[in-house]
Amino acid sequence: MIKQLFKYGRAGRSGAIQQMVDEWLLLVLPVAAGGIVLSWWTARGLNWWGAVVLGGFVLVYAIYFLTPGARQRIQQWTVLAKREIRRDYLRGLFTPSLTDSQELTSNKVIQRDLAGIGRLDSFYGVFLPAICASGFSFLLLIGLAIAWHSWLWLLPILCFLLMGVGMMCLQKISPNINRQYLQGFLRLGGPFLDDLGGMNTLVMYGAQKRYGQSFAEDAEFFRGKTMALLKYQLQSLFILNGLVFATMGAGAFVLYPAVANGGLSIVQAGVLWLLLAQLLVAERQLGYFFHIVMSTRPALKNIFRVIAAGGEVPQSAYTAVTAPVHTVTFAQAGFGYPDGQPLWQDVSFVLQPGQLYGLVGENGTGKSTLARILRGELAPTAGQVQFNQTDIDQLTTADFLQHVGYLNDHPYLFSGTIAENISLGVRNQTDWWQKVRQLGLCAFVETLPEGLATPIGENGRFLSPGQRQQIAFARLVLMNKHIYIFDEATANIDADNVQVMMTVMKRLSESIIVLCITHEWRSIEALAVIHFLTNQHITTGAAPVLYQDNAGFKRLLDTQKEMEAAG
Ligand SMILES: Nc1ncnc2c1ncn2[C@@H]1O[C@H](COP(=O)(O)OP(=O)(O)OP(=O)(O)O)[C@@H](O)[C@H]1O
Repeated sequence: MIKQLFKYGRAGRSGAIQQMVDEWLLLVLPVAAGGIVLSWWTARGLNWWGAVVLGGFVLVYAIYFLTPGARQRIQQWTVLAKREIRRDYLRGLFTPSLTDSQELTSNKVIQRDLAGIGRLDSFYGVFLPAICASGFSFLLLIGLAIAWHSWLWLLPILCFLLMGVGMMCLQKISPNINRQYLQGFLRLGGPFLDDLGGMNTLVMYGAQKRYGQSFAEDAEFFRGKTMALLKYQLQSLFILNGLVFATMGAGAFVLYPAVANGGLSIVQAGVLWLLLAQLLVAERQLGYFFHIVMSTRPALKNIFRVIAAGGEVPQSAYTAVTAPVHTVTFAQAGFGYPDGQPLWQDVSFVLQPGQLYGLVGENGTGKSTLARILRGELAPTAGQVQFNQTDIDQLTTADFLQHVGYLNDHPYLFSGTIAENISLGVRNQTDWWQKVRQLGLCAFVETLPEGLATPIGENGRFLSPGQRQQIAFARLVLMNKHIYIFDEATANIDADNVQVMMTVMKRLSESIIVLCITHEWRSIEALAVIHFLTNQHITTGAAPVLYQDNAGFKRLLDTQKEMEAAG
């Protein structure tokens, strides 16, 4: 997993590694260079080698502090890597082989995974630099120990092991304390939220006192467990610091005889001891952040499974219709849910590029059900439905995903920026934003101070419903499907946004199949051909003709007009 994380953000990686090395050098150089020079001078007097070492030391400091952006290079790598992981992950979610896997792609899992990507800062920003620092310090210590005194190389190994064992013992205790804390939280939080809605009922039956009592017991349990967790966290810090000091004491204890019997000078012992302190501090930092990295492990495991699936699967291996879909045919098709009346029957029509089609009908007449058939979620119970000349029962989930784009009135947006959300399904395309703008979508983005880089919050909560809808709309259009179904996609948004979206639908319908499901007057106006679903059957015509000839259509439209006029 570390290897996979390391692969990301290649453009910023070498700079970040450079910064890690620089930071380590900044820590050890004063000690190592000072020590080497001092011991040299005490042994052989002032010479130019010492001056070279000191000069090098000054040079590293100068390079580090004078190079512009040198101190942000790890941060830049983190940002790049997180962005790429997120992009590959979200693309992987649209992979045909994953679409049947509820376990990998449910909303909850996606949320956890995205939060996991968000927490990768500690991996790139703290964990890797700490690994780097402790690794280099370890090697330097061993090298100096071997050079100065034969058996002293054992010192860093022993100290490192001592610290490691101590931290492992602490790690062993923590899952139990965390579990108890979570238990307390669930015991209190879940029922509290459930009961809050039913508080009136509780009061009505006089049960609030009993409820209050059990609530107080659960609250006390939770308080106890929270305090135990806090105590543990404070104690672990204390114990970790104690371990560092104790191990340094043990180090001094080992170094003393070497100095006493003349095998090591005081300066050399001092250098070894200070370097040992730096090694232990880096190791302590590793231990402290280890649990954060471990807590993102389940999310990372899922993220890389999704990414791997996204990269490997050739689309053609899963699809029965490889050519673009240019005709959708309903031939005497019918559908009824099990144990129910047929919703509609003997439905025949053809959808082709060139016209903006509408599917209009009263609530509950079965419009969304028809869309579910076109998305492969349901099969017709009578007659035939075909994509080109292929019956849809021959098609696979991958076919439907590849050919059909669907948008309803509650699309899901991910926390992140507008750009990340819109470009979700874009592959190898750099001009996606121009395409969106050419269609006349998302003009509002250009009025935002941060533009495409504006964060939108979970499910786009920082945006208006119309803006959310335009982003979801643009995201779908960029996926280049052959059939688009907009199912009440313009419901609940203001008139300006409706107009923008209807204009785009019209433009799209010139070259691909577009079906707009609606019962709103403001959308119906823009439709060229309407399939009106009423009394289990379809009547087809242009809006003015249907309005004149079909009493049901006239009634529906008049009611809608009145409602829309009343706001
Ligand atoms: N899974 C299901 N099992 C049984 N009946 C269902 C199921 N899903 C929907 N229905 C019923 O089928 C009928 C048609 O539902 P559908 O959602 O297709 O209608 P609609 O025309 O899209 O309605 P609306 O305009 O309100 O969205 C409704 O009476 C609905 O209750």
